[in-house]
Amino acid sequence: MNAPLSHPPKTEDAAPDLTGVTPFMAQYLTAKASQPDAILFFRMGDFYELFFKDAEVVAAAIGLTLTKRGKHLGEDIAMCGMPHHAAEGYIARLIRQGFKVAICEQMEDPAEAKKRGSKAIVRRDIVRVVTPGTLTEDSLLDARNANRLAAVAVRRGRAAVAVVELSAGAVDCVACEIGDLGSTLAAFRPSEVLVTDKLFSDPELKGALDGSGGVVQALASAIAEPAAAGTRVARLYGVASLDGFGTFEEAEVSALGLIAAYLETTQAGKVPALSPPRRSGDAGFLAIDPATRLSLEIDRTQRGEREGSLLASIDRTVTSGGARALAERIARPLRNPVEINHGLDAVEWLLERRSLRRDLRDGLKASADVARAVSRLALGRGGPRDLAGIRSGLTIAEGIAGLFTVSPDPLTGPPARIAGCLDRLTLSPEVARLMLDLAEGLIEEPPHLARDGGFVKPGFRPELDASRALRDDSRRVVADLEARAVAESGVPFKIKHNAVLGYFLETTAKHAEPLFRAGPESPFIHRQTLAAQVRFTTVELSELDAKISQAGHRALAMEGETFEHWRQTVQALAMPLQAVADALAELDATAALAEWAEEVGAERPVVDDSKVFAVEAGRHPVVEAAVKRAGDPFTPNDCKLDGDGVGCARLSIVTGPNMAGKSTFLRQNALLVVLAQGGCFVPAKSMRLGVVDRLFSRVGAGDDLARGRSTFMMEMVETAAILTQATDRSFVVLDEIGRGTATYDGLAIAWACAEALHDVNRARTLFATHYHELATLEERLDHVCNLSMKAKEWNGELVFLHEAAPGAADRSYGVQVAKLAGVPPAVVSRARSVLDRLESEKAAQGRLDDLPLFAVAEPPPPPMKSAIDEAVAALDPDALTPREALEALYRLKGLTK
Ligand SMILES: Nc1ncnc2c1ncn2[C@@H]1O[C@H](COP(=O)(O)OP(=O)(O)OP(=O)(O)O)[C@@H](O)[C@H]1O
Repeated sequence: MNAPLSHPPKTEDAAPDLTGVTPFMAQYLTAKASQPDAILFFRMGDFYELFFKDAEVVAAAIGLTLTKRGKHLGEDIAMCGMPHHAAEGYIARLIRQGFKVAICEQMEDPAEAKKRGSKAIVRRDIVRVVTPGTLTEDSLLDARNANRLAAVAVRRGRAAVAVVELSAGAVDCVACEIGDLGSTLAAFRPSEVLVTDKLFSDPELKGALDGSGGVVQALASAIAEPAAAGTRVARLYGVASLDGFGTFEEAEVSALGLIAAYLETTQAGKVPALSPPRRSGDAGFLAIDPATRLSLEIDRTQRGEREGSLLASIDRTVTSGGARALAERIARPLRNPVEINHGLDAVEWLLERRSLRRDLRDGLKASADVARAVSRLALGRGGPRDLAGIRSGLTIAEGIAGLFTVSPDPLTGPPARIAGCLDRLTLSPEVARLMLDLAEGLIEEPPHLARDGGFVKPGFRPELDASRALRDDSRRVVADLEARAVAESGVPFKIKHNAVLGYFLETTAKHAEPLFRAGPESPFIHRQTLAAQVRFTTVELSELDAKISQAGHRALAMEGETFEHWRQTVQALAMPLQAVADALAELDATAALAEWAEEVGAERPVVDDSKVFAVEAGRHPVVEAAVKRAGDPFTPNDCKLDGDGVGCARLSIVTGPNMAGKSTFLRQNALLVVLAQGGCFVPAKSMRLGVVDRLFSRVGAGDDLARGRSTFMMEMVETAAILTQATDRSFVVLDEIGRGTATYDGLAIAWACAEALHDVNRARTLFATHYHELATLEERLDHVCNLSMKAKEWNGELVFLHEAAPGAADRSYGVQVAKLAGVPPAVVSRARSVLDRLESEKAAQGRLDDLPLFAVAEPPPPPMKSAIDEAVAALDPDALTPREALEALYRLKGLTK
């Protein structure tokens, strides 16, 4: 079955018809009706059971066995299920396929229910709805990727995107123009996007929502009404009004309101620990739309894998938090040169301090994922192991802060960004107390769950030690009792324990015989007879049993209290703890960038307010690594553009044979923009970059049949987006635009696009094409230059030099490339002769450039004057008598014959 990539608005919200159904079925149907679009996991004892359609869908989606259980309204009830301890794995698979899962738990012990009457059923409630954007469990999350829930709202012609990363408590809010929703949303890579049902079906937003990559959920439009939304958000944060967080646009409040409402339902009222919404105008970031992200393979390849992307090739982080911080930097590069330079200062500072960097990275390696541990504990889903993670993070934070105070040159303090991190690493007294408490009270390697106890260190709580001692001593007494019972009775007893009988003495039926004959004076009291075994107790043993179980319960309750106390402390300190986690993540990301820069010989770019783009000996980080792995050298290339057209061209037409490296050259320069504005060093000898506001990359589009658009249509839609959005501060990379249609149509479109980018948008542009005719634009337009990727023929073989040099390519060498690719010799030789023929015909027709199509930009030639024109021009109406005028009219009439 197909994954539900979007969840349309709920159509029926009606209460279920419960006439004539059993109480159990009524309970199920009511729970299901409250979450109709989620798969309901219904807890029954040690199992989760799924019924009806849910069972059928899930059995098909993840291969569970479908069975039947009873009847409902005369029909068999389809059912499937799984043991509760195995559920997480199944939930993970369903979420990955785009489903939502509602967990309905038993809220009381079956014994409690029995007290209400023999027919009473166990109370059950939905405790959580698991959705792609609201995961917090390590087993369901990818450690190195942030998992985000986004919401989109539009009000009064303005749009906003609100984003929450529940597993780390971060909240972002960006107001933007409606046309920029696509790039704003894609920058966050949300797993799930909330919209109102009105926007869900708005064709104008379809591209932005589809391009986000997340599952789209439609919520009722009323939820996004600003007043209701504001109240909900304030409730989520436990504040009276949002004023304390700053001033928000209406669309922002609506978007935040959608998130607040969704968290209320999916977390079943549990309040997550969230930082106040971080507002950032989209003007602060380099806008990269979804098509550009895909084409440049910034954090995912076109196949959707991290491996092979720009991010994977530069990622040298040692913690999962650091990996997420780096991903964010690359996904949302900045636009303000001052801020960008702050980031570069930090990388440079750590690049120059190799031993400090090594110690820092060594220290960080052992750190657990503090951010996610805090968030899980705040939501009541964490366990003692999360507390240990926080303890290790805090201990490491202290150690790392210490490293910087003994930095090799105390005179030059760290740059602002690093100093900011160090400030955040300074623990407040409350946080320091928590760390101490956990160091003293929590064992070294605690269990995952608090349920079974055993994680509080001996000596931490005397009353806990006393209960444990009683429990353990009594267990020793039980062992002694076994020996005594055997000695006194001569029966080979074994003392055993189970949940129903507690402790008992067990022996075989044969050995039990004399005990039955002993009569009422016997100290051994019969409890149970099985096929081969008989079980007894004694007064002493049952007293001991009660004592042990009481002490055990007390110990467990005390550990539970201790855990709850720690959990609440973590919840109350969530903000400062997240600040420590953020600082560790940023230090890791910065050190990793310095490490990578050293490894690959990357240099610091000069980023300023100009419109210059000047790269000397630039390299493509991913292709270089691939080429080098294959044992070949990578050829660095220069590239110079200037938006103002001063000193060099604004637009370069890049030609060259197939396989010569045009796409690599184009993408490499676009990626250098991403890296530089992400505050990273760049693989180049030098780079000067006047900040870019929008980056566009279009590489001969692939089919998007799923969206019902042909290759060419896709390409034109994307090209239209560039032509309407690119500014004189943008950077555009166009590769083989117009190739998906008939030659002349394609050439005409490519030509017109190049002209528009040059004259109207005035964006810095690299324009790769196989239409060599475009090379003539260099002569026609003021700020165009030709570049070509060099290749030469050597003994009849084609050799690619991968070198970008001034000038246009003379030919395409397509036939030679076909030969290299192994096209059969007969076909190659036939292609060569067809090519010769076509080329000679074209030469005879004259240059394509001479076609009227390409003359439109020229001033039109003065029109030829007709005889009528000349006769009319010769007339002087004022000098004519009426009769002469009539004669002139007859003459003119005669000329039209
Ligand atoms: N600068 C370079 N140095 C070394 N090898 C390179 C370089 N640029 C490209 N290559 C190699 O050449 C291959 C082809 O490059 P690319 O896809 O960029 O060519 P192209 O000109 O765009 O080809 P086509 O026109 O057929 O799409 C790359 O996969 C890479 O292996």
